[in-house]
Amino acid sequence: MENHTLHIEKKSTIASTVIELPASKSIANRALILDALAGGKSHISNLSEARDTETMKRLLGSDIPEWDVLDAGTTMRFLTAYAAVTSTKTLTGTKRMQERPIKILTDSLKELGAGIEYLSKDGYPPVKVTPINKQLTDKIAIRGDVSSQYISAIMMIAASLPNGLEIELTGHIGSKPYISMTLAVMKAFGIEAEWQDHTIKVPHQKYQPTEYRVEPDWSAASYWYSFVALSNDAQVTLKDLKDNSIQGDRQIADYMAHLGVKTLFTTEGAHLSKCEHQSEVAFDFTDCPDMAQTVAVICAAKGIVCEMTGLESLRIKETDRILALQNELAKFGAELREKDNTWTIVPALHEVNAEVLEFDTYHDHRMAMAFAPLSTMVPVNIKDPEVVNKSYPRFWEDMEKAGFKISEL
Ligand SMILES: O=C(O)C1=C[C@@H](OP(=O)(O)O)[C@@H](O)[C@H](O)C1
Ligand SMILES: C=C(OP(=O)(O)O)C(=O)O
Repeated sequence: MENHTLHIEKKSTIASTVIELPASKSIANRALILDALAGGKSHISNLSEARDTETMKRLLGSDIPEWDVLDAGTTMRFLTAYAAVTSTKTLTGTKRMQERPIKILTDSLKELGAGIEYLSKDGYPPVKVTPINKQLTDKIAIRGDVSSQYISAIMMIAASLPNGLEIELTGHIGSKPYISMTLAVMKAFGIEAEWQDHTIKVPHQKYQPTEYRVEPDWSAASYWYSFVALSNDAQVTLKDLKDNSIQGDRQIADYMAHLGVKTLFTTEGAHLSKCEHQSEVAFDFTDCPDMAQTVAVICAAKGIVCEMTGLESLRIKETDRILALQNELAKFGAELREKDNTWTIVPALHEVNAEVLEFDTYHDHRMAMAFAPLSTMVPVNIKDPEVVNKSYPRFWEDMEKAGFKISEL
């Protein structure tokens, strides 16, 4: 449903709250693909309730000729590769998904012997994939600087190719921890692969069904770091969230130590509380691009000058996240200035203060969740709040659990 708006009343303190985070959609979507390649007999527990994961599960379980992934990037990229080793499918998605490039992946699949036919615009979904009949090469080169999802997608199907595959990553490699995550989940499904420098080697192997438990989502955790950072006082426990994680977004805990949030890992999970913050920071988001919006809003609102690098991939995500941030930060006088691949958050000269601030969300769950924590400082309206369903459907309920008063406008 579009054209909804939620109103969140201002609430500056959060009394002791325990939050059960959604499971990681990134891990869940890998586990689902690998389970399908292993014959569908695994037991995956704590499967994410994220729409991206529900979509993956539903499509893998259906034999319809057209798979509509909606707005799920991983689902699009992973299923495109999966179709190349299983059966002919047309992959499509939302209007925005049809603007998110896929050529780097589909070119590699074509090199391997798959049939690729673009049904609208060259290099973009919708795309029809016909399976590899005969493997044409056992070595490919793929660019690492656009999206790691292309690489993860190829890695997961590589063990099912008769000759296995050697993948050479060219150029600068972004989102590296997601590639390591793919290796870790593949290992759980019995696949041994090796990654050294720019080369990933995946020998031909048999996928093994397994018992697999999906970790809570560190990307979702980041919004609770925002609530704590922007509040006057807060005690938040993120249940079962572990220090030792296969998710690169675990990095947020270290960044937040500079932005005013202390993390204590206990047997219950991660306990967040307030601490001192710095007035100027410089962070690289190459390894954790999904954390950029969270950090940008925190710095803009807390008066912290933040130099951000590694944001290049933000332009091809759910929306152009650079532009979306620039538009929305301006609503409280802050700026995201760009110069030579470095972006600087220039906070407003005055404290965040208004009768109400209304934020657009650009079909992007992370815009809604990154800006909602400003309700610790001012009343906030969030347009199209259902965007959160992509990764964190219970986000608004969890805010209510933390004591926020939310109503429909
Ligand atoms: O592999 C994954 O699960 C993901 C990889 C990242 O994308 P890019 O590799 O395109 O940066 C990330 O932004 C996305 O949310 C999830
Ligand atoms: C970029 C994201 O997802 P995807 O690329 O899988 O749509 C995200 O969740 O922030």
